[in-house]
Amino acid sequence: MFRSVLFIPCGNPKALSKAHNLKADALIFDLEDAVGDTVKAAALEGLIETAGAGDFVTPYRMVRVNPETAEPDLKAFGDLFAAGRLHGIVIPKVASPQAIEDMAFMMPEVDLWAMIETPMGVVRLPDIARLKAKQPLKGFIAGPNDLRNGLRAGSTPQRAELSYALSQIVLYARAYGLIALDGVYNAFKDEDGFRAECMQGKALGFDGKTLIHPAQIEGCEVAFSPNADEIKWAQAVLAAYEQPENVSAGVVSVNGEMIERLHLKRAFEILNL
Ligand SMILES: CC(C)(COP(=O)(O)OP(=O)(O)OC[C@H]1O[C@@H](n2cnc3c(N)ncnc32)[C@H](O)[C@@H]1OP(=O)(O)O)[C@@H](O)C(=O)NCCC(=O)NCCSC(=O)C[C@H](O)C(=O)O
Ligand SMILES: [Mg+2]
Repeated sequence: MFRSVLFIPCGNPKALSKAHNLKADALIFDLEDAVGDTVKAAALEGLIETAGAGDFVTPYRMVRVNPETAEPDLKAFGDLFAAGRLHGIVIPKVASPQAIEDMAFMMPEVDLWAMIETPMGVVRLPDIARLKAKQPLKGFIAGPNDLRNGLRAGSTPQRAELSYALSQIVLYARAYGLIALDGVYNAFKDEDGFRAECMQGKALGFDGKTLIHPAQIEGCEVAFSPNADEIKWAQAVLAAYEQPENVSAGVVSVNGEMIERLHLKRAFEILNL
């Protein structure tokens, strides 16, 4: 389950000190854009110290690397993957399959997550997604800030400027059996705006959302969990097909709506969640 995925800036000791007790579905320790150039070395040390010891409430933990220094950095903390302390590597600004292949060569058998946050990343999605067959590619993460920069786009509440890119990310994730995570919402004090964006992400098909502040975790998990209406719908669909007269029916009517057997799959997914 990847509903709530919180970035923790490794250059911020206070944020790092909270990492063990934060309860999200996943954490991303960030060595990239949240970390200023002058504190990159300290951030690496902070990551090793934090990720290397202590119990975590959050079960799945990744690191977003700097592609330029990934090789020496991974020499310093790569053994934390084999030790089960870390589980995934987030590769920023993926613009070609090569970026994934290079990382898989360096770190075979570690989950890889591709950030799709450049125009070229969106254009190359078909080739990048196809790697799922041969590389440990686990999912895509949208990067709305870099995407807006790259597109020279504005920032609207409904994210019209990103809708093509976001839908492409979900489309290719679904086609190739990958997880799709929506991008961050910067205005971390704007609860209403955040909730609306979570609902939009869910409606687009994302599995969850990346977050920048612990206060966003709870609302995000609520938004990306099935709501009461969805659970009621799923139960009604199951109940309809359990009726003796519907055992071999293709199409049935549930609360005035046409339901086909294909909806059973979605109903099971909702109830599993
Ligand atoms: C956005 C922030 C800079 C806000 O920080 P701050 O003003 O300190 O917030 P608060 O005072 O409300 O914080 C309260 C305490 O909580 C800790 N805190 C805050 N954020 C986090 C966090 N993400 N993880 C853990 N702990 C956190 C603060 O340290 C406070 O502690 P204390 O003082 O002891 O009470 C800040 O939230 C932040 O830096 N967030 C993460 C930013 C980040 O990681 N950015 C990179 C990922 S987003 C991205 O890259 C986008 C993508 O690539 C794209 O292109 O779109
Ligand atoms: Mg980015």
